[in-house]
Amino acid sequence: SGLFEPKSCTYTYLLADVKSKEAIVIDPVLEMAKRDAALVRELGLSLLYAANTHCHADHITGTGLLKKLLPGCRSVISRDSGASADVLIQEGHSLKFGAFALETRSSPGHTDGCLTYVLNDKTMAFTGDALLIRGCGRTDFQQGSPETLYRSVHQKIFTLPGDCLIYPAHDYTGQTVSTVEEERTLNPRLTLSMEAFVRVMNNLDLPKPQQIDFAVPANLKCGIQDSVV
Ligand SMILES: N[C@@H](CCC(=O)N[C@@H](CCS)C(=O)NCC(=O)O)C(=O)O
Ligand SMILES: [Fe+2]
Repeated sequence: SGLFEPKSCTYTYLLADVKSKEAIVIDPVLEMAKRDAALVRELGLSLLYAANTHCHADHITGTGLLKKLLPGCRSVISRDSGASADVLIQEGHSLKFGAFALETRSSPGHTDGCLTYVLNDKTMAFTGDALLIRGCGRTDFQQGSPETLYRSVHQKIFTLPGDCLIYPAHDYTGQTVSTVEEERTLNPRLTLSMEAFVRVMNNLDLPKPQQIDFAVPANLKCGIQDSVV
């Protein structure tokens, strides 16, 4: 299922193995955790993991609340994020659910701890804010680095099969899904040379996310809901 949170324009994804009923949610949002838990229950699923692609700056993660709502669910984030969670993962680790698994690729540059989760058959990639549809995550806060992001996208995402579907953590224009081939050929930022990309990223001049000052400290404790409400 593709799920949406309108304030931060965040996409949350629920993946399940219909046979075993084991499921994973990617990038849940605190305000929508009750909706997500209700969907999991309605579908008769057992939610094994609530996984973050990175320590978000623009909303509070729903992973802590989902743990409370769905006992047995474990929160996940990368070790490199510096955040706490039940499961700290890094490149090469995989999260199994039924006959499927999400494989972890490290894709830093928007933040140090950004991960891209790739379905084991390489038909889908959940890119967080590393690669957005016709865009990419900004590099002007947290541990942002345009050079690092450029390398991550080219080495870790554009090397996937061309027909691999790209599911980002956000979209601000209403687009929901892309492919590796589309972004490799049409992304206005990532088709530039590294030098031109760095220039563009250093001159975006975006206002900072409205929730950044309380979202980042809360997300550093993404498995511990008690400390953020
Ligand atoms: N207006 C939004 C924040 C928008 C924003 O900064 N988005 C980030 C991703 C979330 S950390 C981003 O990287 N955007 C890239 C871009 O090119 O827009 C809010 O106040 O929450
Ligand atoms: Fe982000």
